[in-house]
Amino acid sequence: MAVIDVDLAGRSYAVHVGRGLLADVADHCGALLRKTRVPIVTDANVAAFWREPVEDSLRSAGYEPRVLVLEPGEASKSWRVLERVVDWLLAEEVERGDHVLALGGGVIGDLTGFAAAILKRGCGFIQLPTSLLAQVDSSVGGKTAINARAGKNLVGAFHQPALVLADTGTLDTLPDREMRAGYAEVVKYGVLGDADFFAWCEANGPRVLSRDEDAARYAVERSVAAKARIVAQDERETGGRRALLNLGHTFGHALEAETGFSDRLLHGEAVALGMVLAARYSARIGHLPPNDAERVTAAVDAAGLPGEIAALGLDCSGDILAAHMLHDKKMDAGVLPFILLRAIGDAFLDRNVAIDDVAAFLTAQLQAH
Ligand SMILES: O=C(O)C(=O)C[C@@H](O)[C@H](O)[C@H](O)COP(=O)(O)O
Repeated sequence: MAVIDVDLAGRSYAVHVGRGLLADVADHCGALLRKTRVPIVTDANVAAFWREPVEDSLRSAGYEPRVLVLEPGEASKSWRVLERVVDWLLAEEVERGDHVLALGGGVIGDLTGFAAAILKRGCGFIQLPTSLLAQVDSSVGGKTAINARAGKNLVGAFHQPALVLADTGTLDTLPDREMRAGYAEVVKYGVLGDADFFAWCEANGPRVLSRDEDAARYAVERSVAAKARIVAQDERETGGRRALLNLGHTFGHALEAETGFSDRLLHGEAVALGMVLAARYSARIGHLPPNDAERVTAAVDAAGLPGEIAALGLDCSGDILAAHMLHDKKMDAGVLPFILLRAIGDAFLDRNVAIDDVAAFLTAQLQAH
């Protein structure tokens, strides 16, 4: 097992990465559990495989697990489901000093983390991420949120978990499409700041996607280490550094909004498309050699991820996608900064992008091929 620390002044926490962690959850979390009752939020898909080992571990250590099982899918990141989670935590008499366990992928982690952030003005929570996307990205760094009608993650809080247990054994039961979607966030770390890791992904992507044990663990560890470094430098995305983790997300969130946050386009798939668009747009305005944009597209294609927005069959224009982007949380005094590329491994924040030009670029992309 590897342990990676997220180093925050006075509030550091550990991310454990390894196989079999959930079966020993009581040992790993024990120091944080003050009461016999342990509240766990999960979804029906995850519960089918992972509820039992977690409950068994807790019961055999003398705890009494209490489980709330939600509908799987992005639609659960809503006011309605948030209210349900909060009411349930109140009924379970969760106190500020307690820790709620979030057992699942990005939706469960974001939603449960946000519920924990607002319950009695903040209680503790532990991330037990079971998807590749949650292990390499959303469980680390404390961004918690639900979606609003106006867009993705627009209501939320920075609320750090007390511990993250990334059990790579859970990837065995992850559907292939979810595995590919999570892999988009792995490739993202290479594209934004680590050309060597990008080259590693080009060579080893198929091993990760086929769940080769060493390759998958290495991908998770290296991704978590990259994220932990950036979060430690800029916890609340105020210094320009953490925003780089948002590479592909401004385009991606617009596509998610346009497809109604549905299974038509998973978050990781939207990020893959968004990375391709960010790379192509960077090349269009002369920041990035076109060959590098082609490498990003090729890496996305090779993983079986969507790389062409024309193929989505959207009935909209670039202006409509650009309008979605104006809800982005990075908006600053009416200006939307874009994360663009100078090279693979060298992302930067460009505050001088003309949104009309982005809209024209997107209209052309929607009609391409
Ligand atoms: O942790 C971050 O910072 C990120 O931007 C990572 C993203 O991959 C992640 O999807 C995040 O939740 C998106 O954040 P948002 O601020 O664009 O909602």
